[in-house]
Amino acid sequence: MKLNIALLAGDGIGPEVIDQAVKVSDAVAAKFGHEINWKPALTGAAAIDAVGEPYPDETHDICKSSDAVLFGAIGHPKFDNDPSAKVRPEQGLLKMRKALGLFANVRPTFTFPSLLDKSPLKKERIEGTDLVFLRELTGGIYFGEKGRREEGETAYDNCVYTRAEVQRLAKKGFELAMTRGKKLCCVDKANVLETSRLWRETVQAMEKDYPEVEVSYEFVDAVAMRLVQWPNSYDVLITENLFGDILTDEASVISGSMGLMPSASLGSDIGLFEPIHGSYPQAAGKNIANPMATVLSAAMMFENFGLQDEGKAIRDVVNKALNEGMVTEDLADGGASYGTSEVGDWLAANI
Ligand SMILES: NC(=O)c1ccc[n+]([C@@H]2O[C@H](COP(=O)([O-])OP(=O)(O)OC[C@H]3O[C@@H](n4cnc5c(N)ncnc54)[C@H](O)[C@@H]3O)[C@@H](O)[C@H]2O)c1
Ligand SMILES: CC(C)[C@H](C(=O)O)[C@@H](O)C(=O)O
Ligand SMILES: [Mg+2]
Repeated sequence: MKLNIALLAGDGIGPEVIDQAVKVSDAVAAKFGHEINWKPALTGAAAIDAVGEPYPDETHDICKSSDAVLFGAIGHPKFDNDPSAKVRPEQGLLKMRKALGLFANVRPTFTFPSLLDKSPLKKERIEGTDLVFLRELTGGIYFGEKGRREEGETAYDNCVYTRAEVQRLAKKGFELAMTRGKKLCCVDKANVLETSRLWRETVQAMEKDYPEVEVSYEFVDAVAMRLVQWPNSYDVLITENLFGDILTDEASVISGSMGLMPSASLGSDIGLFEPIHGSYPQAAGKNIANPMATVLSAAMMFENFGLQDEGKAIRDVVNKALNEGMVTEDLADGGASYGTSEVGDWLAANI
């Protein structure tokens, strides 16, 4: 297969982790007889510095003309520490998600056998965890009207959802549940929020189309607790944009590190594959960031093309690295650790 992949490295550790995902993907392509044409493009603070905006038209054109997008991370402290900045790296990510129609962000959480004993959570609680969040990605409070009034003394962010937006996300959730454990949890705050009541009502109306799926409705605050209390009781969780953002960072504690959490952002057209973590500015340029989240995002990319064996080859080599202690410092637990690029080289060499 010939694949054109837009490569958006971004900021901070983005370029470092992307380099490793490219090495590993190229090794997989060589092994299975594929050809990848990488098409680098600017995004985030790097794009603001270069051309004044975080998701330039040229980058959008490159994404649109590719088969998929592999994304690193964006964000820079000079913007994080300046609330008055009008142009921000994060706007680029949001604009890109909207422009590419990426309404469903698939964020899996699973445990790795060799890391079970290292988790701050008890082994018997997390063992066997295999759940997936479907985070709605192009609506809700992220995209509602926002602003200031009363001479800047009052701020507002509106949360808006349409029934159609909930339906298309929930449909993906039901379909995914049918291929897995046939359990779906709708995470909302329907005891307080009108948008959540629309979510609940919409999902309830869809239940009859999927009689085999056991559906539960849980409030987001309780899920925040149960997620770390009994993570292996969940299968597929669907939720709105902000709740999904927060709960998936929390879920990284179950797997063992933010540096292990991949994701796929999907719509009806091209897919974007990105770690859930950010640009981790404290680690930028130090060769210490864990590249596995980005490498596993590349595995999701291959699988989304229907290339299951290629995806499995990546998952197997990541497991092998974890078993053999070929890990960055976030997973070293005081033991030996390796650099970002050493881990990437090792993964590529062992494909
Ligand atoms: N998708 C994205 O591009 C994305 C996601 C989240 C945050 N951000 C941006 O990133 C910047 C930093 O945000 P933050 O510090 O809240 O979140 P972050 O995800 O960058 O880092 C939070 C913590 O997670 C750990 N971590 C993250 N990535 C890791 C990796 N690859 N290996 C090992 N440990 C890792 C580190 O302990 C780090 O301190 C901000 O500008 C924010 O807006 C971007
Ligand atoms: C950087 C930010 C806009 C982004 C989000 O909130 O979606 C990030 O936290 C993520 O999880 O991808
Ligand atoms: Mg986030």
